Amino acid sequence: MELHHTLLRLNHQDISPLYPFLTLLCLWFLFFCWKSKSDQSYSNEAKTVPYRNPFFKSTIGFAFYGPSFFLRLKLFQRYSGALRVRLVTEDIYIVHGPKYVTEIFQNPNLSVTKAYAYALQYCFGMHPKAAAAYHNDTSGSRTKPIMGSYVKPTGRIGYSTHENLVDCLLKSGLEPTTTQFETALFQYLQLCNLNEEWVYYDDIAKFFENLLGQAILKALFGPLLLEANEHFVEDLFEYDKVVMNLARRVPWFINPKPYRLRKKIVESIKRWHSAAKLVSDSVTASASDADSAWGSSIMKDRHEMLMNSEGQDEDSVASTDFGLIWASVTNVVPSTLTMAVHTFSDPQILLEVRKALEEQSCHATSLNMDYLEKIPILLSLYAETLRFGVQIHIPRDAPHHDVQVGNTTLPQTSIIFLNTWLAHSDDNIWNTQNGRHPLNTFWPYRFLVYPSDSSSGPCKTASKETPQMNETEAKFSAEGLQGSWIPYGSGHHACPGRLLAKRIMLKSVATLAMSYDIEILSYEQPPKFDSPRFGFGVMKPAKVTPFRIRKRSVPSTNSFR
Ligand code: HEM
Repeated sequence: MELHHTLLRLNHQDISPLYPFLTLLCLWFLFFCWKSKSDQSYSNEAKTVPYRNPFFKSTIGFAFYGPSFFLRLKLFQRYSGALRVRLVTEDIYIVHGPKYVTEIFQNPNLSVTKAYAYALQYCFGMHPKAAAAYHNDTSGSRTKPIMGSYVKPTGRIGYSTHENLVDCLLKSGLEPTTTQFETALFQYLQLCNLNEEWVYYDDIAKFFENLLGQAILKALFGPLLLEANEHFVEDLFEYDKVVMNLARRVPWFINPKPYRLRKKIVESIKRWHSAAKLVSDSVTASASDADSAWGSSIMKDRHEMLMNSEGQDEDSVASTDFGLIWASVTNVVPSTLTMAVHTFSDPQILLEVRKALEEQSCHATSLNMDYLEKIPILLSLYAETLRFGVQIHIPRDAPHHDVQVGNTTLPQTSIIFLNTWLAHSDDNIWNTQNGRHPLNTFWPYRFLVYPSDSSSGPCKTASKETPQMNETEAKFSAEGLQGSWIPYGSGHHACPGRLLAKRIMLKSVATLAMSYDIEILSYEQPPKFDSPRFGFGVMKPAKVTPFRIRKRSVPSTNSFR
């Protein structure tokens, strides 16, 4: 009995210092149980993606392991609708399924300005004071402000920049930019000094980045940007490799490289602005010289408009242009590369493309889009390239209204993401011909409908048109893919560069196929592709891929240059 009391006393003394800790642990446990319960409380709240770590929640998976996190999401009750993903800083909602994705794209109460504010600040180095102009603009980018917003007309920076981009890239700027791109592409190809002897290169990605990167930047922003900054293209693609660290907000003292590159590029853009201003302000400069110093009159207007916008200055306008420059190059270049690699690594496809190009272009003097758009295999390669490779989180925010997604309600101020990979790999929608062409592989014929083959076409459920008599040839089709093929987003905020991107991809691959031979010198044909920037861009070859190139020895009579 004595011994028992001694033991009790001893135990009591031993653990007494732990009391406060144990009490805290119990309280924390009770709070956690209550929180988890409240996460799933009402039936019209979106389900929460389960997580184990109560502090980080889903942050690590979402931000650092995108491909596996989204694969898990896809398997999570094979959902269609909205899921809540809890992050350290905020909750976000991922909306999936063609019906709901289409509804989000068409919802006039949603905006993208908040997402751009984050991107401008964290990725493109805009000072928080200037980024506040974007954060505060809750009026959306349509002519009519979102109902419930009371932003002064001068504060509508989202609307002004959107209108300018539409003019520059989709309306009056499209034709001249396309012509400038074509001219620059041929100039840079000439500079490669290619002839009928094979020339060997170490890295096909670098070759495309230099060739197309320069051609696109010159076409859009004029020659001064590159002239004032010798290594601009190299820096831009180097930055692109590390941009995810900025988006993840990894502090500079842990990883200084992205911050260093960001600063360098902003300085380069400011140098271009100064050089362009010098030309514009010069009394002897003609109007066309002034325009070409900026790339075009619309780019020049853009600069003036941004400089006169609330809270903006030379630094912040350089960051805004950095965003546009990055968007204009870093998706379309690797996409063109993906399309070219899949064309050149399959002899049958290359033969079909060349034959079709020769047939279509027999009366053409240049790469006319009307001709290229009539070539089903080229269009199918283009569409499959974007289905296969584009892995972007398309953002929306709901500044003034709740958003209904099926029977769930996303509360006002929610941040919503639509993920292109989820849409492009939905096996309820896409045709895989009973698994023979899985969605993680590139199938060049996926978008072709053959009248004699009822199992052809991109979509499982699309009603196949009854073939016309004597109709034997394949047709390109994207029927039934609304909300499922979304590489450029859709609706009012859809990528304003989409028409230019299509022209760049079709014209570049057609030019190479007509006038050059390319051999990919990798063990795997085609090489493997990887997702280094899941959520932020497109797939790239997983490894450095050597190749060789030469002018075609018997140039076709229709070879373009
Ligand atoms: C394969 C190439 C490309 C892909 C996959 C792509 C994809 C996208 C996507 C998904 C968005 C968001 C759309 C939305 O919110 O609904 C976007 C926005 C944007 N893209 Fe592209 N893009 C490409 C090429 C280009 C090019 C060539 C340019 C410029 C010349 C460009 C300029 C932009 C700009 C400026 C925005 C933001 C638009 C805004 O402020 O509202 N993109 N792009």
